[in-house]
Amino acid sequence: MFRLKGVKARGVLSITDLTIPAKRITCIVGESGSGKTTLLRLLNQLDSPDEGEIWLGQHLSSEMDPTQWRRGAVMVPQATITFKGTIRDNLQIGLSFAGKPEASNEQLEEALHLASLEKDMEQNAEDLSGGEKQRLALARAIVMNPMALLLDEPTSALDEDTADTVMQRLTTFIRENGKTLVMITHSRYIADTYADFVIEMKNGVPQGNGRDVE
Ligand SMILES: Nc1ncnc2c1ncn2[C@@H]1O[C@H](COP(=O)(O)OP(=O)(O)OP(=O)(O)O)[C@@H](O)[C@H]1O
Repeated sequence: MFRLKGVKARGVLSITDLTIPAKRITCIVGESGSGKTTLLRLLNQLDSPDEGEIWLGQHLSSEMDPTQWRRGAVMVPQATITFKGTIRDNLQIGLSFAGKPEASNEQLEEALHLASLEKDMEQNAEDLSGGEKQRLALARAIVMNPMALLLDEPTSALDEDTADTVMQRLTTFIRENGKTLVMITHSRYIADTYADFVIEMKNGVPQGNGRDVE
């Protein structure tokens, strides 16, 4: 899905050759400041590498329009954004920004279910709690229906049980629909339970170029 070769970025990241597999669940782990978010931002073309090349499938990042790239790989940052309006407005706005047609009620309900946010869609989104807003941002990304989801600590604001429900539903959806998930997590439990491939970052370097989980 993604390949990074000879990549250096921001004086922190140094990646010789890393392949992030398609249609699998990849967890990026490692201590604070080890370069996890920097790596995820490169995968979303939010940053460009100072050196080296990044591919999304057959496409080279330096040769592909970032907007087009981001239709294939949608990122949910750690500090999520909530827009003015209802939950429904917040779910549709990503599609609207991308110039795509609105999603059906059924699609919105499925996205809310996957994110474990069973709320009235007409409710004002700004009244949601921090953890609910985090799940709303995840549901908005699901509604976009990209090939790959890039999630920066998607369960950081959730209690353990809710985090587990979200991960169970999300990973089932990813596997059943042949999608790719790349997510940063500080939870060893989540990485051990859900990942097919783990990238452990240390001082900006992916240890052993990632490893398959048995
Ligand atoms: N825009 C930037 N310019 C320069 N240095 C940056 C920039 N953004 C991040 N860094 C530095 O790069 C290093 C890696 O940051 P990054 O956010 O990728 O770490 P992380 O592993 O995601 O950390 P955390 O788990 O705390 O979120 C840090 O030392 C950080 O200070």
